[in-house]
Amino acid sequence: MATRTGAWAAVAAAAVVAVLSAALSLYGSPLDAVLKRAFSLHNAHSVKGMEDALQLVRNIVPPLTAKKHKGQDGRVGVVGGCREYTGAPYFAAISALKVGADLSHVFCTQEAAPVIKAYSPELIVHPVLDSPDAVHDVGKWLPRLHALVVGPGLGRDDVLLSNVKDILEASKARGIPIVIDADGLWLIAQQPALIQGYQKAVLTPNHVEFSRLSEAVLGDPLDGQDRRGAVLRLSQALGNVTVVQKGERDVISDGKQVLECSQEGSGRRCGGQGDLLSGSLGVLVHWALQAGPERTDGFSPLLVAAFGACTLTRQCSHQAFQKHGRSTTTTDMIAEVGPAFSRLFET
Ligand SMILES: NC(=O)C1=CN([C@@H]2O[C@H](COP(=O)(O)OP(=O)(O)OC[C@H]3O[C@@H](n4cnc5c(N)ncnc54)[C@H](OP(=O)(O)O)[C@@H]3O)[C@@H](O)[C@H]2O)[C@@H](O)CC1
Ligand SMILES: Nc1ncnc2c1ncn2[C@@H]1O[C@H](COP(=O)(O)OP(=O)(O)OP(=O)(O)O)[C@@H](O)[C@H]1O
Ligand SMILES: [Mg+2]
Repeated sequence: MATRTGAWAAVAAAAVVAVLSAALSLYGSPLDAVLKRAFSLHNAHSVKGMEDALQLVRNIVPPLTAKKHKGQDGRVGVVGGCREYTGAPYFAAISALKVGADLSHVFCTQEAAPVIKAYSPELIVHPVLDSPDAVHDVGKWLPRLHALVVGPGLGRDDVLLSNVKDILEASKARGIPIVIDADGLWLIAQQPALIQGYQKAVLTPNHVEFSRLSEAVLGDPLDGQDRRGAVLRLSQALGNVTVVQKGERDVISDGKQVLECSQEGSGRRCGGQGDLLSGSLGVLVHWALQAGPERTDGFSPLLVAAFGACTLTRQCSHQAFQKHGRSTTTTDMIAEVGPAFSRLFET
């Protein structure tokens, strides 16, 4: 990105001043440290780069106007939810809504559905994933969905994974953007060909999921010293599928560029934070693709969407921790999605 900043020259001075005052008032720490934490590029740490990246995210956010109808700002589907895991698909689906999607669907097993419905009246819950007609039952909704998030709380049952494989194929055939997380990544590690070369896919592995994928696709034991290189290589090997490796810093690559997000989060590592990230990313991916490369200054829209979701998740964690400290849970983070989004992207 450092070589592509020409288009931003005109806004840079004012933007840097704005970020300076916002950063100081938000965090109260030295500007340079704040900005370096929040954004860095492969081989480049730049104040301007941070502002450019946040501005690119702001550029993809659709305006709230009276001219739109319900659904236009995003209809997202989450594929996951089984007997053991009902929280994860709920976290992902409600996060998509809180970021700004208009409708959020969950496609889960029969047993999980009433539980997920009971968490929230705002989600549309389909108890279809373990039905004999699962692929047809999900498939009939695909024409109405703008993005799919596959994996949170899916589990590893062979029948479910086989249905999800067919749902992935049907979604790819329709060109639907797909975020793959959690047990969806387990499936991809078994069958990388399922996602090979599909450039509307984003994978969001945690440390363990990344190692598993890396070993399956590259046959490499993970090089913990060179995370950027490892993420770049995995993305390239998968045919430029975007990869977001979550961790102390989040490393994001589309096989061409590498972004790093180290927005200040918190020391709490409670479960579900990755689900918040993947659900948020579902709606941001739709917005980014709809906005197109002109709005993202020629950069991959999925890279910009991923940077947005990582920054937002970590800011939610930071804000929730300021209020709740050690007792912070993902529910507290979800309550911060609105305020965190405003601070980051609606300044
Ligand atoms: N409330 C809910 O419903 C939630 C449900 N969820 C759902 O659970 C399902 C399984 O997902 P998962 O992430 O637990 O995966 P899995 O491969 O079993 O790994 C588990 C083991 O890996 C390790 N480990 C993990 N991270 C590590 C790290 N950074 N660095 C190092 N080690 C690390 C760690 O090993 P240990 O520390 O025990 O040695 C851990 O025990 C999936 O469907 C997901 O969506 C979650 O979304 C949470 C909220
Ligand atoms: N060591 C860390 N320091 C700061 N933030 C972290 C750290 N590890 C992860 N995160 C942040 O927490 C969020 C979730 O990442 P994590 O690796 O916990 O995902 P996950 O294991 O898939 O979560 P989940 O419990 O939802 O499955 C991301 O925004 C990531 O940036
Ligand atoms: Mg996870």
